[in-house]
Amino acid sequence: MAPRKLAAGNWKMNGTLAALAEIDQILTEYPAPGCEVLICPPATLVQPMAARAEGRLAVGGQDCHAKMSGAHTGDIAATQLKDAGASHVIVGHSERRTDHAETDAQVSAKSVAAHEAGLVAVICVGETEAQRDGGETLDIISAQLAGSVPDCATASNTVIAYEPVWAIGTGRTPTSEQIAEVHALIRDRLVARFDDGADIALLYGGSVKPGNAAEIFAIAHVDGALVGGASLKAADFGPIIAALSAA
Ligand SMILES: O=C[C@H](O)COP(=O)(O)O
Repeated sequence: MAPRKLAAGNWKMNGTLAALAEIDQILTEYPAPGCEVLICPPATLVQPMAARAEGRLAVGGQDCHAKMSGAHTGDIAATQLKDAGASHVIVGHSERRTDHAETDAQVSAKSVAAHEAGLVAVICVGETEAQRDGGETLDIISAQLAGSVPDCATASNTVIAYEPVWAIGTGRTPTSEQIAEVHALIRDRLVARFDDGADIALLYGGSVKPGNAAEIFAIAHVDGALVGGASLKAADFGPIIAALSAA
C-alpha cells in the first residue's frame, strides 16, 4: 500500500455553524479530488460537519483523552468523536504540548485510545526554533517519534505530521532541504520499527499556503499537509487540495 495523499485542515479554535459553508464550497469545487481530504473542526462542529459531508470528506477531532469515559471535565473521548462521525483525531499538536503540557507518553496513550475507538491518529511532532538553532532537530524528532507513536501504529491507523513549531502561523517555512531531511528521518525510523512503516502517510505542517503547496508536495516523503490558517477558507484550502491532487 503506497502512502496515501492527505490534505488535512486543522481549524483549531475557529468556526461556528456558519463556517460549514466553506465545506460546501470545497465539495462543489472539488467533488472528486485526487487525494483524501480531512477537516478537523472544533469539537462542536464534528457532528454537523460529518452530517453535511456525508462521507465526501473526512472529519476529525483535534484532541482526545486517553480514557474512554469518566470524570474529566472539558475533555472528549475518542469514542465520542467516533460516535459524532469523526474518522481521525489529531494528537500531540504543539499547541497541546505547550498549552497543556502534554508529554510524549500522554500523546502515545491518546493515540492508543484513538486506535481502540477506530480512529486514525494524526500524531504531531516538531522542534522549536531554539532546538533547531541548537542543532537538535533530528534528535528531538527521533525522541518524539519513539515516545509518541505507540507500538500498535500501522499505516491504516496512523499518520505522522511534522510541524516545526517556529513555522506554525508565522508565514515562515523550512527550506525544501530541511523538510526533506526531517521527513527522510521519520521514514527511516518508521521503517525500522513497523512492518508497514514505508506506507504510513507523512504530512508537513506549518504555514502551508496555496503559493508554496506545490513546492512542498514535490519533496520526497511528503504525502500531504496539515494546514492551519489556510484551511479555514475554501478559497485557500481548495488550491492546496488541487496542488496535492496534481503532485
Ligand atoms: O495544525 C496545523 C498547523 O499548526 C499549521 O498551522 P498554520 O498552517 O496556520 O501555520
